[in-house]
Amino acid sequence: MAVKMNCLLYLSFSILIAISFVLLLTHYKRSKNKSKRKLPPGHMGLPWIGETVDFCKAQRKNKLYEEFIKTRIQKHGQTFKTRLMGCPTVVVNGADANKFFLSNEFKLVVSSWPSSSVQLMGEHSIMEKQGGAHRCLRGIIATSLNSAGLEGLVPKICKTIEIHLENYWSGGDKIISFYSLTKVLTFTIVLECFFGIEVKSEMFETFERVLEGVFAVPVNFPGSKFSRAKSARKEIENMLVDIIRTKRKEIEENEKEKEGEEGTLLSRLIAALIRGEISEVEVVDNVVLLVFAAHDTTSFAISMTFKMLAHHPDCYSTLLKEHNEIMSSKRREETLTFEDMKKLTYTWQVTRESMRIFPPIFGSFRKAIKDIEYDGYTIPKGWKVLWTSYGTHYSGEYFEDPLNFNPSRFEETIQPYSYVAFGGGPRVCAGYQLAKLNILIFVHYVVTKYDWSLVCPDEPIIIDPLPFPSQGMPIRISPK
Ligand code: HEM
Repeated sequence: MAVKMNCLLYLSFSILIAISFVLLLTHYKRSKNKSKRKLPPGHMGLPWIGETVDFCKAQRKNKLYEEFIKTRIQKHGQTFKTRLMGCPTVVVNGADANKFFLSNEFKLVVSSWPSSSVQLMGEHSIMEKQGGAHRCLRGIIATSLNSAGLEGLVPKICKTIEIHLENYWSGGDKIISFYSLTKVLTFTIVLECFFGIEVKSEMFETFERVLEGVFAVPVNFPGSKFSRAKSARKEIENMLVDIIRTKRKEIEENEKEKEGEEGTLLSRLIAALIRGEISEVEVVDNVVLLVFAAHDTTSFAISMTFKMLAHHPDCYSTLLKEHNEIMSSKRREETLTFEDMKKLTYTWQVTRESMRIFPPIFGSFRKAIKDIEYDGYTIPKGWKVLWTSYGTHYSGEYFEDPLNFNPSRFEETIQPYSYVAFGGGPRVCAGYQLAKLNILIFVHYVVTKYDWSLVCPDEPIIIDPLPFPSQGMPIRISPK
């Protein structure tokens, strides 16, 4: 009996020693690996807050490149570390970095939005999806923007713009707030033309209230920006659920629409809902997300196109010629077609160049899902990665004389991943074609029907956190 007890004790003791040895070895290996890994250079700043204040200050003045990124690139190189909003972050710059991080979405990194954005856009929106669910939603959006979809969108967008101009631009010579009105227009285009949802009064303001909280501190106390945004989101949710259920009934009674091969993006989403591919809450979240993704970005791109045209009269004359040629090939009252859009190459170069200098989205955050070896450094799992368009758009390595406005530079082939106004990789902008149509058609209407000039040519641009002209870009207009 005593011998048996001794044996058991001996066995337990040996197992304990073995486990301790394995644990020690693992710990040693880990700390050895940790000490071997080389973090990018840079300063983490103050505890928790890091360099957030410098980042936000520079961002607000629209000097993120000059005052935050460029100075650190000069000190540390293209890849540097910092701490932003409590998170250790690596800022990466250059076409190779854009390609590496944007194309490795889902494999090495995943997109990483602040908690307030996720709560307000909805955790079932495309920006939170990965793998098959992400592909499914992108597929539905893509079929709405195939060539048949785009052809059908042109007359709808023309009609909406005509109504908009009649409502807000008519009445002879006057001053209007260009950016603020263009926001209303792009909002109407995405909801009415793309989704097929009629815009009712107050809808714009309610969506705007949601957007105001998208980057706010996610504290839900009464009166805070975030709580106001949350209650606006609830109103939108209720309204959308009603619309979706009514539309669902209609579709279920119409076999063609049930296939999801016809109609607007909303009918395609609901057809997918009926087929059981997505849920009702996914339809709601994606309507909210797409409206958010579409209207601020497009209206800012349009505004900067006009700002740059005002500052470069020679470019304006070339652009005007392109539009007059289209006009002269048409009978009175004949509207634009999808074929006409293909002729507006210079106009699109002007817009691309304006977005190179004033990107509507300056970049976005990713989160490392494993330790990443990049540029001779290790980016530890869990750290954030910030890619920015400034790192290439403002670099002489990719764009000669980068601060000079020169739309013709887009006649040449541009190095992949150096022009990233629409992002790249699996999360490249899903609404690129809609944005392009919206911009080209609106420019056509304005330049062929109005004489216009900027009231404040040097109006500053503020980024908070999306860019906008600080005074709403007032312009003086008179009908031609
Ligand atoms: C000039 C206008 C626009 C610009 C500059 C722009 C820019 C961008 C950029 C840079 C991204 C990538 C973000 C990232 O990598 O994290 C993106 C994604 C996205 N954009 Fe746009 N966008 C514009 C208009 C639109 C429009 C009109 C729509 C929809 C109708 C739209 C829908 C989306 C969606 C759904 C995504 C996320 C795609 C995904 O996660 O797979 N965008 N956009």
